[in-house]
Amino acid sequence: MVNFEYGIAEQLPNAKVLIVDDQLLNITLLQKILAGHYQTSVAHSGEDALKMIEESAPDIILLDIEMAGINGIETCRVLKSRPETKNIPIIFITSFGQHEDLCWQVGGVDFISKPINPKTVFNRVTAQLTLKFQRDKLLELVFLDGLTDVYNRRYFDSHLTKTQLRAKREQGDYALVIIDIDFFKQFNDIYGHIEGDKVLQQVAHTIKTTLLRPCDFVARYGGEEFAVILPDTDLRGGALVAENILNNIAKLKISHNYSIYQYLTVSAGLATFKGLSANESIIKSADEKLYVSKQQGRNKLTF
Ligand SMILES: Nc1nc2c(ncn2[C@@H]2O[C@H](COP(=O)(O)OP(=O)(O)OP(=O)(O)O)[C@@H](O)[C@H]2O)c(=O)[nH]1
Repeated sequence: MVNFEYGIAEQLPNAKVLIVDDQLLNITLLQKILAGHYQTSVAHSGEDALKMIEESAPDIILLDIEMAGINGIETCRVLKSRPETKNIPIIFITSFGQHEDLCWQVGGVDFISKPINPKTVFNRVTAQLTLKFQRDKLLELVFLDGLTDVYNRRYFDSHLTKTQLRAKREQGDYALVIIDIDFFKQFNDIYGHIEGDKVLQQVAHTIKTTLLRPCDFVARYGGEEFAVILPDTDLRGGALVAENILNNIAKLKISHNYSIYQYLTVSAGLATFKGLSANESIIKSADEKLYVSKQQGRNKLTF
C-alpha cells in the first residue's frame, strides 16, 4: 500500500499560507500563531489577494469575510470559478456567525469564528494543509509519467484546457510545441530499449530545464513525443524557446549512428493560439508543423 504520509511532514514547514484581512490586529495575531511553522504572507484586501494569488499560488488561504472592496465571500467565489485556483483550500475567519452557511456554499473547507482560539487555528490549518499535500501527492502519482517524471498525456489534456481558459480571460496568446525524437525506432534497434529509455529521460529533463517560466509546461505526449505549452507566448517567443530546446538536445551529443546527424536530434512543430478551440484541433495544428519538420530532413523546427 502507498504511504501517503511519506514526505508530508517534511513539506509542511514550506507550506505557503496567505492571510487575507484588512485589520492589522487580526493579521498580527494569525501571523503569531503560524510563524515558525509555515511561510505566511498577507493581502490587505480581496483585490490584493487575487493579484498575489495569480503571481504565486499559496497552499492555503485564511480569508476574512468583512472587508472593504471585494469581501471574503466574493473573493472565494472568484477563486473557485478559476480552474487554476479552484483547488486552493480556503478557511474563512469571521465574527459573523450568520455567514456560516454562505461560507460552505461558496466552497470554504472550514470556518473559524472570532475570537479565535490559537490552538484551533493552528490545528485546523495543519489538518487542511496535510490533506492538500496528500491530494497533491496522489495527483502526482496519477498524472506524472513514470519513466520521464514529466506530466503524462492525461494531465496534458486538462492543462491545455486550463491554459485556453486563462488565455481567453486575459485575451493573450499561448504556444504549443510538439517535439518528436528523430529516428528513435532505429536508436532502440541499435542501442537497445534500456538505452532508449535513458534517452527519453535525458530529453525530458533537457526540455524541462530549458523552460524558464514557472507557468511553462511539458508533458510526455506519446512514446517518443513531448508537448510543451507556453502560456502568454506569441510565435516569436515560442520559436525562441523551441529553438533552445532543439539546440540543448543536440548539445547532449548522444551518439546515434543511424542518424544523418550522427547524434540524437529532435524535430518540432510550433503553433500559437488565441481563445478557445477544441484540444484536438490545437494539437493537429502543431502536429502538421511537426510533420513538415520531419519531411524536410528532421532536426528542425517548423512554425
Ligand atoms: N525505449 C523506448 N522506446 C519507446 C518508448 N515508447 C516508444 N518507443 C519507441 O519509439 C519508436 C518510435 O518510432 P517511429 O514512430 O517509427 O519514429 P522514429 O523512428 O523516431 O522516426 P521519425 O520520427 O520519423 O524520425 C518506436 O520504435 C517505439 O518502440 C519507450 O517508452 N521506451
